[in-house]
Amino acid sequence: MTDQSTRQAPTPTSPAAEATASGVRSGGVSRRALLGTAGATGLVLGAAGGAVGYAAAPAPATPLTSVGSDRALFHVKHQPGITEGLQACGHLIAFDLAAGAGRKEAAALLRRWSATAERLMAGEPAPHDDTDVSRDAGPSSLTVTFGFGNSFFTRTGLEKQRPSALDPLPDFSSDHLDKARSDGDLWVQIGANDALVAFHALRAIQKDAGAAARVRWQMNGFNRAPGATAHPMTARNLMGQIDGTGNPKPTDAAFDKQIFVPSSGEPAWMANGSYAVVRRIRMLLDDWEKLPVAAQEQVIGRRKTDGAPLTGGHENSPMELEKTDAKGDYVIALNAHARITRPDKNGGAAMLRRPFSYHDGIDADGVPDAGLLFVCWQADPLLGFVPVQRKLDRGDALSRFIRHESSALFAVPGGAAEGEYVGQRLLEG
Ligand SMILES: C=CC1=C(C)c2cc3[nH]c(cc4nc(cc5[nH]c(cc1n2)c(C)c5CCC(=O)O)C(CCC(=O)O)=C4C)c(C)c3C=C
Ligand SMILES: [Fe+2]
Repeated sequence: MTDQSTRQAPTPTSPAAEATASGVRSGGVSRRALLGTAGATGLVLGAAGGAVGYAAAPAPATPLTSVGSDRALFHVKHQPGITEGLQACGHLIAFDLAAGAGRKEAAALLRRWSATAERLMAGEPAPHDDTDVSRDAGPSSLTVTFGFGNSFFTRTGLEKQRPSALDPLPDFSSDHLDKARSDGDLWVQIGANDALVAFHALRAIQKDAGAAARVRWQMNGFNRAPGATAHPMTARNLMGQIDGTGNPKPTDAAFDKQIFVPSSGEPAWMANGSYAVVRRIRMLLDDWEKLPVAAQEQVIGRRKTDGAPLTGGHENSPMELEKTDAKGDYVIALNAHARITRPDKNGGAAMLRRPFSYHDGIDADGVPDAGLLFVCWQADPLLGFVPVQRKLDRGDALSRFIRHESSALFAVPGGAAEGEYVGQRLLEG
């Protein structure tokens, strides 16, 4: 199984807690981290009215749980929020620059946002008017990631800096896109393993926008909480499938080339950056759940219980694509989702999928508005998402059970160096 958790064993007393290759620091000792959590101390108060309560976080230096203390670093080569494991809570927000706001206002905004992200990711309060919402918690693996949409470059007069990779995605026949919830000048992805920490960051980012930008759309998502399973495993989505098995691994020789713009790449301000395709994909769960499990497994080509290919073995066993059954039919159907999305069936097209599930309530007709906030990362969308989605459009067994409702593409620059803000090389270059 693939470990999709950002958790690492905490080292609560080490002031110089280790920074890992992925930029996740374990057991960091920010002011908040030293405060401890109620969960860690297990202080149970009297149960007024039968409800069990917990004391506020104690003042002494009680170590946080590892969930609270785990910390992703802000000043890293690639922005945080791309290669880290899935977080339990996520907010995706797109902003449009306000009328009259241009390059100067955008630069000031990215400077404010970067300062806020750096502090919150370290478990510190926001630079201004902190709301106290995450006061008792540590960083909880918070990541804040910033991106630029195609329209940003027109709004700021930076057309010459617009990468061709940001050209609008082609139309797909299966699209049912809501334009109001698509695209955007600026994009912020927030993820954390604690819902209050994630919300706290969302409010701080929104307030920082001030008069410079207004929210165009916002989506909220979730994944399983760290520690919910007996051992780390690949996530499940709301269809119940193990989802993420085929993802490229950071240890793969081609990983960096597939996911990140090289240091010497073009345009220069995108060095070490990546492109994020964001699709809100509704799952038609009433239809899906009517299918017997065997038929659900045919749709994907993998077993539901453990994600193993239908040709046998375990989750990471190779798919035997040529294997047939007694009737001579392929065991993994020709239109099975996991067959047709493979890089070797798409000219090597690869992407890193890092989604959140979403549930936005029940529609008036009783149908759940739930599915996947599909976020995938690649060095070039024309060599990642686009060819695979074109293929899916032509005949994916899963397409009967999903509907793409919104779409966006963002250029996500490399991480900011110490003393720099995200996008500075674009805005001041
Ligand atoms: C265009 C890209 C893709 C979209 C859109 C997409 C939607 C989507 N997928 C699932 C569930 C699963 N997908 C799985 C594998 C898989 N999917 C894509 C691409 C898109 N999926 C790729 C590249 C792969 C990996 C292929 C490989 O290299 O083997 C799987 C199998 C397990 C896994 O490898 O993750 C599942 C399950 C849903 C539910 C969905 C839309 C809602
Ligand atoms: Fe998929």
